[in-house]
Amino acid sequence: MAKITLDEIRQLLRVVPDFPTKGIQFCDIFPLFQRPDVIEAIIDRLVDHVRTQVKTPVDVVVGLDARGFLFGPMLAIRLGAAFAPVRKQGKLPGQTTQARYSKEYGEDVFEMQSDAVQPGQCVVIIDDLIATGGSAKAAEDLVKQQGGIVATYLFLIELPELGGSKVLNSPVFSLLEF
Ligand SMILES: O=P(O)(O)OC[C@H]1O[C@H](OP(=O)(O)OP(=O)(O)O)[C@H](O)[C@@H]1O
Ligand SMILES: Nc1ncnc2[nH]cnc12
Repeated sequence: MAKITLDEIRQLLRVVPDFPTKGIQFCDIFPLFQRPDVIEAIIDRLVDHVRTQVKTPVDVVVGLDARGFLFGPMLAIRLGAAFAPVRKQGKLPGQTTQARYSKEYGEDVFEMQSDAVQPGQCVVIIDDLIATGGSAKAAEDLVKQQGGIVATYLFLIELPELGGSKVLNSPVFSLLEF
């Protein structure tokens, strides 16, 4: 069967004006999930990227609340790595580390369980989309507070005009620019 192209993936995305607040052009990824073959192709491409570009075995895939949870565990299974969630404040039991951040449409606090990443572990951070980079940078801060090393960031979509990848301190791989 022919490989699903990036253009085919892009054409399935849906732009919703003024969501969740006025002036935001919201990029809706859920139409992709009506196509299991497309999701599989996305995961294949992310796995290929990690296998070719990350030279040390990945210990932990860290996914960001909430849409990073849709891709993170699938990627972790394929890489033979653990999965750890970064969640919005108040959702994770036990001891957590925290980081406050701003994103394209607001402010929030992220948390990660304190034992989710061990010192020296190789970490991949994944999310559906990078806009300003505020969310991803907060996740990087949490991983670093626990002594982890961010090998790469993975995003399905990048909004390049918001400059998000410039605020991050490890290589960024985005499947699509939008
Ligand atoms: O680069 P930034 O400006 O930080 O924006 C990107 C973040 O915004 C969205 O999440 P959102 O906080 O809306 O949460 P959700 O996944 O629960 O909808 C998106 O899934 C990223 O996590
Ligand atoms: N424009 C956008 N569309 C979807 N998710 C987002 N997260 C931050 N900005 C976004």
